[in-house]
Amino acid sequence: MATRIRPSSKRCAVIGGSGFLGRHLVEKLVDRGYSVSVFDIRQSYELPGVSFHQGDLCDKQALLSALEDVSLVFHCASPAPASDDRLLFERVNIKGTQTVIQACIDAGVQKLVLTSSASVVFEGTDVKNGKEDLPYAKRPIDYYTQTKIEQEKLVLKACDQQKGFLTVAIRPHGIFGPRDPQLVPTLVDAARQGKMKFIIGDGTNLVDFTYVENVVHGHILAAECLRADSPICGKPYHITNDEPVRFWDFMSEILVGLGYAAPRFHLPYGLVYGIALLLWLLTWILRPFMSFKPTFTPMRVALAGTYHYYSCERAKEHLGYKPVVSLKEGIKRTVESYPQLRRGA
Ligand SMILES: NC(=O)C1=CN([C@@H]2O[C@H](COP(=O)(O)OP(=O)(O)OC[C@H]3O[C@@H](n4cnc5c(N)ncnc54)[C@H](OP(=O)(O)O)[C@@H]3O)[C@@H](O)[C@H]2O)C=CC1
Ligand SMILES: CC(C)=CCC[C@@H](C)[C@H]1CC[C@H]2C3=C(CC[C@]12C)[C@@]1(C)CCC(=O)C[C@@H]1CC3
Repeated sequence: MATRIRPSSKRCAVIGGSGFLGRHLVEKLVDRGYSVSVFDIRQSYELPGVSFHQGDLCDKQALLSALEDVSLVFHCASPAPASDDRLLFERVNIKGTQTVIQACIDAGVQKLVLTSSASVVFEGTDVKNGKEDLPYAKRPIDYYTQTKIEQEKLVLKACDQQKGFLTVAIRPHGIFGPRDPQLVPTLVDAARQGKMKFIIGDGTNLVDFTYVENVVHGHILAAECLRADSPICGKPYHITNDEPVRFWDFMSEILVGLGYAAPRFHLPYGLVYGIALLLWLLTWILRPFMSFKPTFTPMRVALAGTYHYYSCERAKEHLGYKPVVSLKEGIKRTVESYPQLRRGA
């Protein structure tokens, strides 16, 4: 009888490996001696030791060719959170994740690490030092979060120690760093349009912003700790910088670092949220006639005006996690990485 060759434990696949987090993860894995298959809908770079497989994760056959001889899979693909395409989120984050799980099982993959989000427990009201045992949001702030909840449930439920298919979910929050297409570019765009003069609320709300290398570190620790007898099987883990910061201080540091003025004038949270909601409704109604994307969506206003920071004690205890880059250093590296976004550039 032919014996099945056990895939090398240093051979892994990163689904979503062309994206912001995915690429940082791939680079670190290569540094650590892994050989990596990237599966993504697009290819954005080339790297020695990395093979690229272009395809849609909803296509199981396409996935299977990228998972050949792979024992460990990271799933960090998702449509951009700023999209309001509900069907796309459902197709990729829910149905696509079911396909990923099935493809992993069919390919004999032993470990699946999902990039979830700490926002799966966030309903637009304060979360202070939230732990992993908080219930999933009953009223998630948007379709993105709604489908991240379903996605996380699917992956954690699929964990089967008897069958040797092990899963874990990492819940990062507010990832930032070089090449991030979202946070800094949106902020600078708003500043260039003169929209960053105001602080929403009293400006004291603490939130987590997590430097991308810390998020990568949490993923790799989780993968390396994931064994049939480990307590981490089928569990979610918050990964943060462990340095909650005032939302508006963080934004101001990035803005000032890039040569823009920090926001100064306060506006009441309820008023801004109400206006954002009205604008959102209006753009929704007028969608067939015009396309207009407001900067201050209700979701962004909720994130800008409430507390949302999370405890990473469980990751420290079970994974031996500790942030490797401080917030101050992360901000410095991020600001330096965007010369093209500096004021006047
Ligand atoms: N950024 C953040 O602050 C946070 C992110 N997360 C999670 O982290 C993960 C990575 O996020 P981030 O790196 O910021 O996102 P990116 O958009 O930069 O990366 C996601 C990648 O997945 C690709 N992708 C999208 N749909 C498919 C598909 N159907 N098949 C294959 N590939 C696909 C994207 O391609 P394309 O760009 O062409 O769509 C992109 O290359 C996501 O799961 C996100 O939910 C969690 C918490 C916070
Ligand atoms: C008020 C304003 C215009 C701020 C600009 C920055 C925002 C674009 C970011 C501030 C908090 C960020 C955030 C996310 C995306 C970018 C921000 C809204 C996520 C929604 C990304 C995906 C997640 O899983 C949760 C994140 C929470 C924080």
